[in-house]
Amino acid sequence: MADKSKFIEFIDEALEKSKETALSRLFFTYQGIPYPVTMCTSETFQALDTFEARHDDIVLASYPKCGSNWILHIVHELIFAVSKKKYEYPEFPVLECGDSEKYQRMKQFPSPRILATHLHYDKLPGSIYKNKAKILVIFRNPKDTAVSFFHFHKDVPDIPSYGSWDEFFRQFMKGQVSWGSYFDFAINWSKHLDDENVKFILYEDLKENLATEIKQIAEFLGFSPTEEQIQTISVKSTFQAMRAKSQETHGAVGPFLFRKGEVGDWKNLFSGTQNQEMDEKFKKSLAGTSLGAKLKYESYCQG
Ligand SMILES: Nc1ncnc2c1ncn2[C@@H]1O[C@H](COP(=O)(O)OS(=O)(=O)O)[C@@H](OP(=O)(O)O)[C@H]1O
Repeated sequence: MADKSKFIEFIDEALEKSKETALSRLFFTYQGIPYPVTMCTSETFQALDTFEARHDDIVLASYPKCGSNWILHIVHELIFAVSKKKYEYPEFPVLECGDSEKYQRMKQFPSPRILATHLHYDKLPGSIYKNKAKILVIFRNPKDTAVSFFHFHKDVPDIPSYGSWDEFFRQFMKGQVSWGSYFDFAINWSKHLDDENVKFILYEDLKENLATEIKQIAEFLGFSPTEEQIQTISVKSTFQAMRAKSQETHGAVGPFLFRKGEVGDWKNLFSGTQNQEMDEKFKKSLAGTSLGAKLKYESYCQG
């Protein structure tokens, strides 16, 4: 990847802060949603309201652990393939993370700017919709998402762990984890998946057919890579390829972030009761919605 020093610098700083932060003090609440004090501040959220999006910004929206670093890498590779310019990371790419001055600095960045975010639809600055930036919304089945999230806390030495999987599961179901509830995030976005500048992407589809999905992402963004370029990007975007480079791209946290990259890992942790609880939650909140169908819950979360 491009010079990611800012990227790694930000992650390392957050890890340093995490060392001194107990789980009970990890979160602060802003407009009803918990965020980690190690990555977000209320000053930055206030400043975010003034952020002016551009028509050619590329927004990558996802709940944590649904594959945002994967899409970030793919979009970066597509930009490189079509423009021969390496995408630079002058700021940590998650829009809501960092100091409150970052939006001023971002005014100077060349287009296209890539803006990753875990914010719910209604928490993003209105200029993203007003100026019709292109938005890729990435989803992953909620059971694997929860398992990935649990492991991230458990495995990264400097991030506070939950006492047990059962404890994490309880908090996840209540939405008392970083960036709040998966289900609220999904319900919020579900009404906007057919909006003009929005493209829905499913983690499990990427796993199943990476080259086809990359091609569709390129089309949506208005890029025209060759077949050969698509194949090259596919090879560079497999889990194995990205994990092998993860220390270089993401620093010390890399190998923990690129942990397993599989579909169905939830079967190793979910108890029968937890399965039932999540199946019921899914049924109540998303079954019957178009997003509910798009997530292919029966294929990936049952049986
Ligand atoms: N190329 C590729 N193929 C398959 N899976 C991949 C890939 N890249 C990232 N991942 C998996 O995505 C999970 C991390 O998600 P995010 O990048 O969204 O994490 S974060 O919220 O930004 O911290 C995390 O999932 P788990 O392995 O299940 O923990 C990563 O391994």
